[in-house]
Amino acid sequence: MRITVVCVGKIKEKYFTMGIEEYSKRLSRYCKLDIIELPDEKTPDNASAAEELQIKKKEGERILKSVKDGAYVIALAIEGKMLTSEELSEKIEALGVNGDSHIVFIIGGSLGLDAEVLKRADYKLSFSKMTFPHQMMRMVLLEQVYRGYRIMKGEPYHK
Ligand SMILES: C[S@@+](CC[C@H](N)C(=O)[O-])C[C@H]1O[C@@H](n2cnc3c(N)ncnc32)[C@H](O)[C@@H]1O
Repeated sequence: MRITVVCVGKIKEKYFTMGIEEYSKRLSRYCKLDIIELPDEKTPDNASAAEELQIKKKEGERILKSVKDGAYVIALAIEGKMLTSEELSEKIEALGVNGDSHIVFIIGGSLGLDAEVLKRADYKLSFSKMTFPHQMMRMVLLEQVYRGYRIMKGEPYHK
């Protein structure tokens, strides 16, 4: 199975880089993982609502360009559906029934995801009603996908 994580904005903190690298390495045993990091748009401190929409639109266009036709798209969105780790594991397993399946997870930038990206998404996944920074979200997502594979394979993993 191919898993692609499309994300907006760089990882600036070394501790996130280390966590992302560690879970990417662990995940490479189970799937072909690619991380596509797209540039974010500068947001002026006093940006108006219209300017913010424009920024999200530009970032959204970049995101959609990097999503291949036929991929199953899971957008990370606060207002999406919450799953247990076991349920996410089952979802990944079910999507993997076709050997060459491709899941694309999308993480937005600091302003979130454009409506067109949410429209393209096959599923909107929430990690809680709280807002997490995009850098942290990337690491948490990779950990949960890794956990999902461990659950699927019946392999031990600390609770
Ligand atoms: C800093 S957040 C954006 C916050 C923005 N105000 C919003 O409502 O989306 C950056 C990205 O991280 C992801 N994210 C943050 N918290 C999340 C959560 N609780 N569940 C799912 N995704 C989350 C989303 O993809 C979001 O676009």
